[in-house]
Amino acid sequence: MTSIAIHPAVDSGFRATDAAFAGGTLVCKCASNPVKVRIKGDIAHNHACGCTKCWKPEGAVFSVVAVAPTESVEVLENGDKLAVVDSTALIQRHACKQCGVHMYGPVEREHPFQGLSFVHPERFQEGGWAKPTFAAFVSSIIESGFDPAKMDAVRAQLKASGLEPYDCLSPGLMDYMATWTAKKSGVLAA
Ligand SMILES: N[C@@H](CCC(=O)N[C@@H](CS)C(=O)NCC(=O)O)C(=O)O
Ligand SMILES: [Zn+2]
Ligand SMILES: [Zn+2]
Repeated sequence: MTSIAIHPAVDSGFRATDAAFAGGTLVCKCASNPVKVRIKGDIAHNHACGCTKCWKPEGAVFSVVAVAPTESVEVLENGDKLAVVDSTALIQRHACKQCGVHMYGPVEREHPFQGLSFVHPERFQEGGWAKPTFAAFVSSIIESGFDPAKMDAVRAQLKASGLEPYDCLSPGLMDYMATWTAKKSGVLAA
């Protein structure tokens, strides 16, 4: 069976992660004057995402994306090359206008993820970041043109790589969002 190009960080097998990882510098793909963004602290909820909106490296079917507190994000260099991809989206993805890499995506509006920024850990110049632990928005890869007849194969490959496939977020994150909504509406005590 021909294997599917999930994502280089997944397909190459995970490097050992470093429990002491405390952030680093994300660097875009530009050979000159790259955008550099510092993340002051660890990332969380690293996962593969199949949605059409998250940035993927060339040839990959999935992105790998995690979150960090927005207050821990600092643009260090060449921030003038950044532009927001879609200002109407929940995640304000700041992309390098030259190479296209999404450097950070803060959630600013009222939402369970408010105060978090989405980042692509593969762009860290340092190693040691936590490996992805699940695959989200798997069915969404069809929206990018992936062959629907190969969905069983892609889900099997994700599982074999240790990534449980979900068609939205993981149950833990879905429960977290629903709890936030229930507390906001008052049906659960805050
Ligand atoms: N099926 C849609 C799903 C998009 C989607 O909901 N993506 C999730 C995961 S990144 C999300 O939270 N999006 C918020 C946003 O893009 O601002 C697609 O592939 O475009
Ligand atoms: Zn760039
Ligand atoms: Zn996504």
